[in-house]
Amino acid sequence: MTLSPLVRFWNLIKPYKKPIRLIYYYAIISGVVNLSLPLGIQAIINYLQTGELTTSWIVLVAFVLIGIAITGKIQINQLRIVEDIQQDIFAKSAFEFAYRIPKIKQINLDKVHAPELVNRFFDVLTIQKGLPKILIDFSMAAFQITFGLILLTFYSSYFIMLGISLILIIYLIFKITGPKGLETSIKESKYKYMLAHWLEEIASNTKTFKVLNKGNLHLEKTDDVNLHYLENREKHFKILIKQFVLFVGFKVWVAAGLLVLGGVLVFNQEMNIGQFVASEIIIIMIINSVEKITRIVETIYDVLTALDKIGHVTDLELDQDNGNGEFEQNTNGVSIELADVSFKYPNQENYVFENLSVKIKPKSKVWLKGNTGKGKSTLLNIIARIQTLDTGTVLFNNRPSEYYSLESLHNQIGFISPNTGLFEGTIEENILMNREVEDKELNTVLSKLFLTDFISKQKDGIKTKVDSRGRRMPKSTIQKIILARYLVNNPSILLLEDPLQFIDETEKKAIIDFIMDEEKSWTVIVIADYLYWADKANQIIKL
Ligand SMILES: Nc1ncnc2c1ncn2[C@@H]1O[C@H](COP(=O)(O)OP(=O)(O)OP(=O)(O)O)[C@@H](O)[C@H]1O
Repeated sequence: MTLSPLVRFWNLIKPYKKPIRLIYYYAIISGVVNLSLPLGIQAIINYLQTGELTTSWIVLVAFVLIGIAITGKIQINQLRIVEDIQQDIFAKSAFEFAYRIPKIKQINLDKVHAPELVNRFFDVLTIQKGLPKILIDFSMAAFQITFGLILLTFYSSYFIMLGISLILIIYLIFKITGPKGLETSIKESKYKYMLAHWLEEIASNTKTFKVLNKGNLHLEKTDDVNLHYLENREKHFKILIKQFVLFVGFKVWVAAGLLVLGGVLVFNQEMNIGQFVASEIIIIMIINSVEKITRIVETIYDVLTALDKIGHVTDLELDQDNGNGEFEQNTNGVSIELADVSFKYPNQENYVFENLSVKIKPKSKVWLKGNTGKGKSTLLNIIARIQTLDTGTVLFNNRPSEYYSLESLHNQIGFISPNTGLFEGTIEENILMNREVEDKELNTVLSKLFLTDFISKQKDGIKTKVDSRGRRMPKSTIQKIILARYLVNNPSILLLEDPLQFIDETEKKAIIDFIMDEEKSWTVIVIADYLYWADKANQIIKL
């Protein structure tokens, strides 16, 4: 279920009810204190008209100045509170993204380019920037209008009518143009993300576009998305302008109404000059506040749109994990059984496999083969519980996979697909992934994978930094480091797809000997064209 942006905004600020209440209290105080300016000036004029410089006059001036200082102090307090909320939202969002992204259901991740999802994180900054305007400026302006109108009614009951019409018109402008404004803002933002995504596509294929740039495909596609963006931006801008025009027209009307009314009241001697000046100051304050609200409207659209965009990530369903069973390391090995397994990708008509049943004994070393598209990779994903099954069961040691907690199961599975890569960090981080591994264990694995030499030659040894995806590293070394990641904790199951294709023959054979050693307790299922894997396997499964 997708939530409306307004509900999302409510959910965002719900945890900050207390501090926000404080901001409103401050806005109320500020709204009241702000009125000391017109009231003080009214009294000052009245004193000046008497032509005397009295201590009361000095007190009044002081009163007005103190009022200004107090509102300043209140604004500082409000800024502090909103700053704390902003910092909190940023940190929480960072963790929300980091926690959720690896847990998003694979079926949802298949539909998108995961790194592109992260672009939405930048909308946290839009929310951050928008909050002070919405929480402080908007509330201050709203209270200012309310108190100003209340005060005006003391000068004349005619002002009441003007006040009511003012609030009614603001409400109507929002009611009529608001939903359209939000809709166009969301559409505009959709193309903004598309554009960023396309630029990222160019960036991740620089060599292709560098060499094959004659057709200018990169520019044409940019132009195409850009056009859509600009079209929708224009539509959104038109709504903003429409709102602005409505506000300006309404401002002129209110100003004229109030000024004329004020003038008439003075002529009819229902108001003195001091009251007239004071009411005009209040009117100017109200008009300024209305203007402020007009300008904040764009920020409101931006923040609501940002929440909608972030919702695209936070709404994605996460992996289910209802199992409590602990999948323990087992030196006797783990048996794997597929019982009547059927699986179909949601957007495909045909089943990848139907009623597939396979038994694999503990410690088996399996070579998985089959023509392209037969579902070899899919099967590994299903066994690793990365994809969820439609029907049938995967059993480990005769217990359904779901019996085990996902964390304990994954901790015992070494899973390598052609997409497995290195991330920016040290070699050590890439291998250990924060797990406790004894040095002896680590060194054995590094030596079995012919990594010891490479690491010792690096200036910072195992602490040497690796680029994202191991950009500047030999492909064979990348594969070795990835393999080390999944071997150091001696897992019970190894599910491997093309783990060694870049490694040279001698080393490759030695590593295969190590992985496929029948004495090793792990159960291995491997997909690879290199036939030495098949020679070493004790079971072959053909799809
Ligand atoms: N995420 C996905 N969404 C939809 N269909 C998919 C997805 N992944 C794979 N498929 C389709 O499912 C079928 C099985 O794909 P899979 O990659 O498992 O086969 P494979 O035997 O490993 O193929 P290859 O040897 O070419 O890698 C193919 O028809 C493929 O197009």
